[in-house]
Amino acid sequence: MSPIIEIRDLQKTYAGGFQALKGVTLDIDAGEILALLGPNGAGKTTLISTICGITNPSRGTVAVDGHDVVRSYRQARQMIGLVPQEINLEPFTTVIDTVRFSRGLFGKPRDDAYLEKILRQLSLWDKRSARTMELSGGMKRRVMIAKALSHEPRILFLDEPTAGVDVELRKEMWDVVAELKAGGVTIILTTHYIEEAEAIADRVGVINGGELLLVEPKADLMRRMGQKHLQIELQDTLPEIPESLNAHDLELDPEGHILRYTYDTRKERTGITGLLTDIAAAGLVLRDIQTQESSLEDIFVTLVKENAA
Ligand SMILES: Nc1ncnc2c1ncn2[C@@H]1O[C@H](COP(=O)(O)OP(=O)(O)OP(=O)(O)O)[C@@H](O)[C@H]1O
Repeated sequence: MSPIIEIRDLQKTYAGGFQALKGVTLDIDAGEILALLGPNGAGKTTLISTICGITNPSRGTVAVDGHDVVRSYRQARQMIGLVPQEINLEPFTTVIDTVRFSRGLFGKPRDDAYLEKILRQLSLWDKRSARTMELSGGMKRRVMIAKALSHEPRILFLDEPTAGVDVELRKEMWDVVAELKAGGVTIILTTHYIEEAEAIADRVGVINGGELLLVEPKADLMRRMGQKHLQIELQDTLPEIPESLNAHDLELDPEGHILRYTYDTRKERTGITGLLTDIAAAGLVLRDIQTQESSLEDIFVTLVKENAA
């Protein structure tokens, strides 16, 4: 896949002197869902606003499908749909007029067949003649997405799409995002919720203090997350792992009295019982046993703490 967005050493210092972005470099591939995870004030909204050309960078560049977001603002912006954090809809305007108006703002000719397609995709077609004030919170959020898609962008930014919404609505949004991806849209979303990133992202970026601390495919993070370690402290030191224990995934520490066993918590069998039986059969005496696990949450907390130090 080729990158549709190329971000190079992006820095942003606000007028008051606060540096909200400290040199972010990132490629975003066409068709992927990237979740940007980070605590309050991390710089997520600043990053999105700068990519969308709403905020000017202090240093560095962003290119959207090859168009520089500052020098070729119109071409770059045309490719992007942005759903901001706050719902801002005209209460007395109907759903269909809301999206028609948004499309018009981008100078696109009227295309009711396209608008019907997106309203159907977002389960809003039946509500097209309702005034936005008559809609539920979930529907209003979907109208915000329809607005953002009205000019046929290839990239959609969702700034905290599920902040403060209940579990059911959150799942509904996740389904909407999955469907948009299936339709070929590249999606970048910001979130505070680790489980949201786990549920829908192809890649996860962790941002804190204006820096991108990590960007990794979610599958890799999940793999790390599903792994647990069993640390077995032995009474006596061992020169090497006994042959009778070769069937187990074991490591011996250099001092020879801690065996480390790695297993996958998502598998039906952890293999621990068999391991302990074999250890006893090998005549080894245990002093202590501990388990350690690394979750996305742990990785996140550690990274954020290290960054704050
Ligand atoms: N216009 C501005 N002028 C000065 N400082 C700003 C401005 N906008 C944002 N900031 C500061 O930049 C930092 C990053 O803000 P930003 O909104 O990008 O964070 P965020 O990760 O989106 O946070 P949240 O999750 O709370 O929305 C914050 O410390 C914020 O106070």
